[in-house]
Amino acid sequence: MRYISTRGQAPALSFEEVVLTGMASDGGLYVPETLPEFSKEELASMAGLSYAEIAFRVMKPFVNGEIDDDTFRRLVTEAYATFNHDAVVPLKQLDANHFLLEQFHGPTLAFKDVALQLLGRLLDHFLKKRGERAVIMGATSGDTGSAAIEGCRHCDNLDIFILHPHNRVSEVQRRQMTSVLANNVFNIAIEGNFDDAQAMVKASFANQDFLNGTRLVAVNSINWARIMAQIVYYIAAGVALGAPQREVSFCVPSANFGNVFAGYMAYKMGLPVKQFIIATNANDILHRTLAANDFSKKELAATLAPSMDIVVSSNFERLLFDAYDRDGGAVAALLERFQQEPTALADAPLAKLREKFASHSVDDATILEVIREAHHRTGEILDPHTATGYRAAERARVDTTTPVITLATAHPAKFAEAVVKAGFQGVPLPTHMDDLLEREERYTVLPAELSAVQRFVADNRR
Ligand SMILES: Cc1ncc(COP(=O)(O)O)c(C=O)c1O
Ligand SMILES: N[C@@H](CCOP(=O)(O)O)C(=O)O
Repeated sequence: MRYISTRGQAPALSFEEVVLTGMASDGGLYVPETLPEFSKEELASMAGLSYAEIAFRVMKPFVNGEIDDDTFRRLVTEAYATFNHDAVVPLKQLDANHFLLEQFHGPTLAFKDVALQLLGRLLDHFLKKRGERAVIMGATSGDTGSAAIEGCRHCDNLDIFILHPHNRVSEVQRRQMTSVLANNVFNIAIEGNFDDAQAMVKASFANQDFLNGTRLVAVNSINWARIMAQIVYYIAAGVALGAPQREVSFCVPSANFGNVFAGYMAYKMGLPVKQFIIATNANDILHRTLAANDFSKKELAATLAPSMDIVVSSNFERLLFDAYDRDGGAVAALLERFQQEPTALADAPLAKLREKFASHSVDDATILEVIREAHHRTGEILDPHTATGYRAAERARVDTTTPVITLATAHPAKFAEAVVKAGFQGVPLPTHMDDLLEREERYTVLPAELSAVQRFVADNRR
């Protein structure tokens, strides 16, 4: 299997190369040239297997023999042994046909752990094999950062630089990153928003001269391995609820679009999915695009679901590539226009997207209302991101007979502000984080200027 760019101009890469890269040299994102497909029998045979075994079977075709089976199985098994639930991402039934997929049982309490526990191990494996070192630059609106640090900090061949928007992540999120005092971990608080941070990371991939030849690696979902590992839980959840004999729908709190895009990949690989519902907070570009063909930037708003405070959504590009029948030139032209002015999708690709995707946007007042309502109905305290999904699943599902699985993307203890504003006392952190609020922190505040950030990275990498 080879990986090609969504903009059609960059060289195709192997799995190892794609894991060790970030963006494609033409500014696009890598996707598999062809997707593996699972037969009904293969899907049915996954029901009842351990999460690690399903993960091994789903990801093996992407790895393409570049890691031997025993080693890959070991990396996968070790990655998922770090979760504190046997099912890794357990399903919880809320009512007759609405389920939560709890994605917060990993070390940092958000869905990012699922992919980053594996990505850290893959990077370590490939870098050791090559005898190379690398620099990681990642942008976070709160969750990717700590999951990346937790997944990669034990790799001595990696220096990790994580950019978060200053004062725009929750206290728990910030401390999860900044209290890791390892000598290969650097947290940068950017005086700007997530889009500024992500733009600087992407610009650093586009021109890596500041690193004088050291390899730059991505931990954000621009890295294909992030998407690959996220495909697994869609298949695991689907077969647990009766796929391939019955269809399921998924409702996904969305922003950078890596999570729901992984679900779409699972569908293209054979999982029968009736509908994907995209839930957004007030930063509603994905909803505006699908509902009103308004593909335009609006000022980024700070909301009670801060991890979804994103306007420029990276992985939407991967979906556009598919919707535009893999015409890299058309995707490049559309995205260049999008950076300059309000734009719209062409009719045919939009119609194609609307066949499978629906969307709903949820403002802050509604997030609080949903947290209270869901607690009243189900006894669960939802985190504010999951709350957007809970409401969107109810409002945007095409029918109530197909089971809908809402992805519970984070643990409510990470978002005390929303939980307390909704009228609850707060949710305790798990015991391994008991003393998080007392731990020493270390981070550097920098202006949202590329040269300042690149100088910091160049000066501090080991
Ligand atoms: C808790 C949480 N929910 C939802 C999202 C949105 O996921 P995605 O960016 O993959 O669309 C994020 C981060 O992006 C997140 O951290
Ligand atoms: N919500 C994310 C933003 C970055 O998304 P990614 O999936 O591309 O890493 C975060 O919490 O950092």
